[in-house]
Amino acid sequence: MSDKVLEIRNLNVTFPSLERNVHAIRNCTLHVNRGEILGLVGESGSGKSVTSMAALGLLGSSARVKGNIRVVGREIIDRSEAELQEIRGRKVAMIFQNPFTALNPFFQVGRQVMDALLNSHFMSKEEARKRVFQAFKDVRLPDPEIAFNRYPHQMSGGQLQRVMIAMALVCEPELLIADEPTTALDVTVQAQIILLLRELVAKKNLSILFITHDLGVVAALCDRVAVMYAGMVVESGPVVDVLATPSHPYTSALMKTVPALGQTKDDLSYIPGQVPDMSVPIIGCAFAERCTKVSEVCHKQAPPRRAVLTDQFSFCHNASGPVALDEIVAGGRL
Ligand SMILES: Nc1ncnc2c1ncn2[C@@H]1O[C@H](COP(=O)(O)OP(=O)(O)OP(=O)(O)O)[C@@H](O)[C@H]1O
Repeated sequence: MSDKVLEIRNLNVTFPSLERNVHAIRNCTLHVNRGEILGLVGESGSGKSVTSMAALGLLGSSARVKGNIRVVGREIIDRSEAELQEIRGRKVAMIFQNPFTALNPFFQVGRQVMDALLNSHFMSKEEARKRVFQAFKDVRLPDPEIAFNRYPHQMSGGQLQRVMIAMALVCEPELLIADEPTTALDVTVQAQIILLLRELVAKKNLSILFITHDLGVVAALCDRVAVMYAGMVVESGPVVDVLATPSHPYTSALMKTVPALGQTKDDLSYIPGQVPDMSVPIIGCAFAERCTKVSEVCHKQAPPRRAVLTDQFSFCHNASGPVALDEIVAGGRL
């Protein structure tokens, strides 16, 4: 079996409408290896959430989806809703930014986690209850039996996010998709959740696609990173390599937006300019209008994928390194 739990190749997602078609994802390619955390990072509107919704088969019929998405070896695109539900219940789970809105305020949290388990797995209520207690222990919720009977308003934001992680893990998925799960939490609680996720990956051989706009969180948590801009991954590689030697000017610009110790929000630099209008075809490099290293070719030709280091790739005309082998094959040059 492949050691990739998620493999997205040449994904294109368009939202058609009478006025304008929004081409939100353009030839996006990325993968998550078994047992690793991949950080998917980019500014607002770069396509992180649409990519993750596509990976879960949750975009619905209003989106046109083309390309390949394999989750634990199974193709997602063009599957029936029944098949998608089976994959979602057993292979992949998702946690969202705001645990307050994700849980029903009228039911005890333990019952909500138990219902999620019973919806996708055949077992007695007693067995399900035992598994929920174990999941609450795994996410280090103190007094699992007391926590089970609490209502969401009786718990803190950090505790609720632990409940959401327990709900995701109780079905024993192989892939967890986490969409900004720490953004709504204060810094200390954020750090605790990051430590918990690292511990769970090591203990349960779990893989995580971790969506964030914060490279600081990527540095603290992830093994590899994929940097997304205007619907495509413009640079990817091991976190240590990408952050030490970023080869795409967009990655460098994003790194300058991470606050240093003691820096306030007012001192931060933002990337000048705007993300491109996704309803207009892009000619050349999508980042050219905002790039400090732009040259003539950037406005004319889409940059090829270059292998900067062994596992570090960059779509930039100025990146050093050979054009990646798969690009040459796809272009018919081999
Ligand atoms: N249902 C939709 N119909 C039309 N356009 C959409 C739809 N959903 C997303 N988009 C567009 O797709 C693009 C990517 O959006 P997406 O939400 O994936 O970005 P993001 O990187 O997750 O941003 P954020 O960090 O703000 O969540 C945006 O231009 C957005 O406006």
